Amino acid sequence: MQLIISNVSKTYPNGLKALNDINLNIGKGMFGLLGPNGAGKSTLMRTIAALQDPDSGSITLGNIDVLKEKTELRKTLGYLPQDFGFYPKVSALNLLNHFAVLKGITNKGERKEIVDALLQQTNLFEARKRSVSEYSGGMRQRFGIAQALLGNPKLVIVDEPTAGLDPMERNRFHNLLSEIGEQVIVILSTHIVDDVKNLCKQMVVMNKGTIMLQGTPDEAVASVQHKIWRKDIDKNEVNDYRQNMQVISSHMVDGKLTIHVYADNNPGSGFEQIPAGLEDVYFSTITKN
Ligand SMILES: Nc1ncnc2c1ncn2[C@@H]1O[C@H](COP(=O)(O)OP(=O)(O)OP(=O)(O)O)[C@@H](O)[C@H]1O
Repeated sequence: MQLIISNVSKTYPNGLKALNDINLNIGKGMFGLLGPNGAGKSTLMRTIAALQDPDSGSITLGNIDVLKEKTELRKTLGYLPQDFGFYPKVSALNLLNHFAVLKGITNKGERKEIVDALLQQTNLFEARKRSVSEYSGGMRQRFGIAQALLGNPKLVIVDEPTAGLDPMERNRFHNLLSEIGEQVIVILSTHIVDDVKNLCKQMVVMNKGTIMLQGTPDEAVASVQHKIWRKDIDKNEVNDYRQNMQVISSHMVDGKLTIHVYADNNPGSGFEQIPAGLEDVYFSTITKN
């Protein structure tokens, strides 16, 4: 099954163009949507989830016309929004059971089986009687995935799921997503480069409503290979460098500022060429004029 997004555009009433002629074909597996805050990722996710209409364009999932057959889409969609909203003082077991009823799983025995299996899969079974409002960030995200998987979705959308998780929880969450990605289309929207590097077969970088780059993480890295240069500078000099070259990132290391510059040729004395990483791809793409 393929998710096909064709010529999708959206301008908000205040004149902001959040999506500018987006075209994507997405198949089974983990698909990374990488972009800075405000790039338009959430707008695109909400549009794919049929929660908001674009001004123009079309979206199909298999033979479902997403923008016209919203009810059909919702039956086969799992969505973990950026902000799940409030967390009631209800046990995870009861809340998930409630969501299962809403999803139309009416047979009580079948529902119990599904709910228990999802709590097991997301490693929450032991904590199922605790209130979701008392869960840690990582547990909440895993609960979010459990509710998203109700009804065996063919398409799962997760919007910035690992922001604020500690490394162990992030790792756990990654493993859970990879497992799901073996069966269905998973779209992971994030501004965390490592999430995409570790998990996604295909990726795009989005900025200002536009798809700037598309491919596998390896292809993306190959596209900037031999063009990333590093230099340690005095931190007061950074603005001079910014004016004269495409400084894509700067990090403080041992009290010195290390800058990475994107350039076809050696940008000046003291620079050394370094092997490119996905972070260099990301920053060179979003700092492009
Ligand atoms: N309802 C709205 N009305 C007007 N502008 C909006 C609305 N929703 C989003 N925007 C603007 O559209 C742009 C894209 O927002 P969107 O939330 O899709 O970006 P994003 O990539 O998901 O960023 P973030 O990670 O901050 O959520 C932003 O400039 C945002 O301020």
